Order: sequence, then structure tokens, then C-alpha cells
Amino acid sequence: MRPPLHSYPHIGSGKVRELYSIDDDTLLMVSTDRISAYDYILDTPIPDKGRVLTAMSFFWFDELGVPNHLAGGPEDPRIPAEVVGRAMVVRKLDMVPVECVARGYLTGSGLIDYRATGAVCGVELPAGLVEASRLPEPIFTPATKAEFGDHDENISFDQTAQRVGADVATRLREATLDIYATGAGVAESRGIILADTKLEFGFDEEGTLVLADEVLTPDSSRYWDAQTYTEGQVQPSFDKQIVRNWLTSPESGWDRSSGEQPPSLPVDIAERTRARYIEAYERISGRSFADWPKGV
Ligand SMILES: N#Cc1c(N)ncnc1-c1cnn(CCN2CCOCC2)c1
Repeated sequence: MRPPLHSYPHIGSGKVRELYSIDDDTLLMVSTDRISAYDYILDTPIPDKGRVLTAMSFFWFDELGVPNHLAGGPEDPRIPAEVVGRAMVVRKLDMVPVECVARGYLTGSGLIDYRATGAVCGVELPAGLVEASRLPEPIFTPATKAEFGDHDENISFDQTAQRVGADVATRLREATLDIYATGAGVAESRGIILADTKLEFGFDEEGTLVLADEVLTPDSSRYWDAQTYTEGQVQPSFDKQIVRNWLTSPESGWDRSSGEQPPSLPVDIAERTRARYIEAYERISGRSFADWPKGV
């Protein structure tokens, strides 16, 4: 008999995820069907988004083969029935207070930093790079964890070392770039560009540096379709572009500059977005989403 979700104290919320305490050593991380766009959490859920992104994290934890915080499988008996398939039982870690970002392409806050300084997080880059330029080699661009709703702040490696020590900063950089390289290589072989990703790490009770949080999901990473990749312009998001295009189309009646909450999504937009998440998972993992567990 699975315990009810309400039997676990709720201890934290992200934009689209919830964190519960199972016991002193174990947490339950639940992914919802919420989707964010243009810094808003939309009021229309994307059916199965939580399950697809959980399936992706399980795939990558398995594929990467590095120490991670998983404490059970997708159908662990501690997972409440209502969230089976979109929850992970994880070991409670001493989290490193740094967002570990690897970038293989220049976009977003990295492009803003580059245009202002010629560098990203203090990493000097060649002149002449533009939106979506592929970097000569992937770079480690850490950030501080922002409070709910704020954007993370990019920091340099030296600032990271001041926060966590030079040795840990070096290990974070190495692990982050290694994981990005593996993820980008697998994605590339499936016709998908992994432009960048954000990882989180923590220390377990034995002092081992452990990969935590979600890993290489479309919520923690930028995924682009390699077939449409064109340097010099903002790339369509593999998973969210359908939503972004509708929200910024006359059909939605929404003005992005208004500061107002976006309108509800039409059913077909939500359904097509669900299909994109499933396509990303199946192409990258080579697994069928139909085989993934589902709660009640
Ligand atoms: N992963 C993990 C983890 C862990 N294994 N041990 C202790 N703490 C954390 C933890 C606590 N917060 N966060 C930030 C991401 N959260 C995601 C869910 O939603 C809330 C934000 C990670």
C-alpha cells in the first residue's frame, strides 16, 4: 500500500516542481504538469509533462553513470500512487549553493554577458560571436541560485571558488563539463542540439560529490532541433516554441509587455506541446514513453 502524498511534509516549491520530506535522510521530488513561458507559470497544464521530464531524468542518471542522489526507482513503494511516474525518491544531500551551467552555444544571459564584456562568467571568448554561435569549446558558467521568481546571477569561477573553495569549484567545473559533453553527444546522435544545461550537486554523508536535482531535461536545458539550427538568430525551443509562438500571436490576445498573466492555452496547443516533450524523450532515450509508469 503506497502512502498518500499528504503524509509527507511539503518542504519546497520550484516553478514546476515540489519537494517533500519522506524521512530524515530521504526526499520526494515531484514534477508537475506546469509549464513556464516568458517568466510566467501558465495556468494550463501540459498533460504528462511531469512524467516525461521525470522519465528523462531517470534515463540520464542511468546513462551518465556518475554518483547521483536517486534512492529508488520510478515505482519505489514510497512514491504515493497519485504521483507515480512523475516523482523521484532521492537522498537528502548537503546541497552546493551554485547553479552549475555548461554552455556549448552562446544565447540568453551568456550572450548578454558576452556583448557587454567579451566574456561569459569571466571566460574570454573570441570576437565576432553572435546569437546561437557554437562556442569553440563548452564552457562552465556558474550562477547563484536565485530566490523564487528571480533570475540566477552569473558568477565567475573565482567567485564560485570563494563560495565553495577552489577544490570543490574545480570538481564542479569538471563534472559539469563532462556531463554536458556526454549529454550533447547523445543528443547530437539523435539530431538534437543540447545548447546548454543547468546541474545541481550536493555532498552525501560520506563527503562524495553527488549529482542532484533533475538532469538534462528541457526545463533545465536548452534543446534545439539540429535540422533547423541557424547561427545568428534565436533558435526555436524544441519543447516550448509552440507555446511561445501562440502566446505572441494575435490569436492569444496577449501583450507580452503588459505585465499581465498570459491567457489559458487552447487544447491543441497543450496537446502539441505534450507531443513535443514525448518526442524529445523518445528520440534522446530510444525508449517508448508508453512504457513509463503512470499514477492513479
Ligand atoms: N535535488 C535535490 C536535493 C537533495 N537531493 N537533497 C537536499 N536538497 C535538495 C534540494 C532542495 N532544493 N533543491 C533545488 C531544486 N528544487 C527542486 C524541487 O522543487 C524545489 C527546488 C534541491
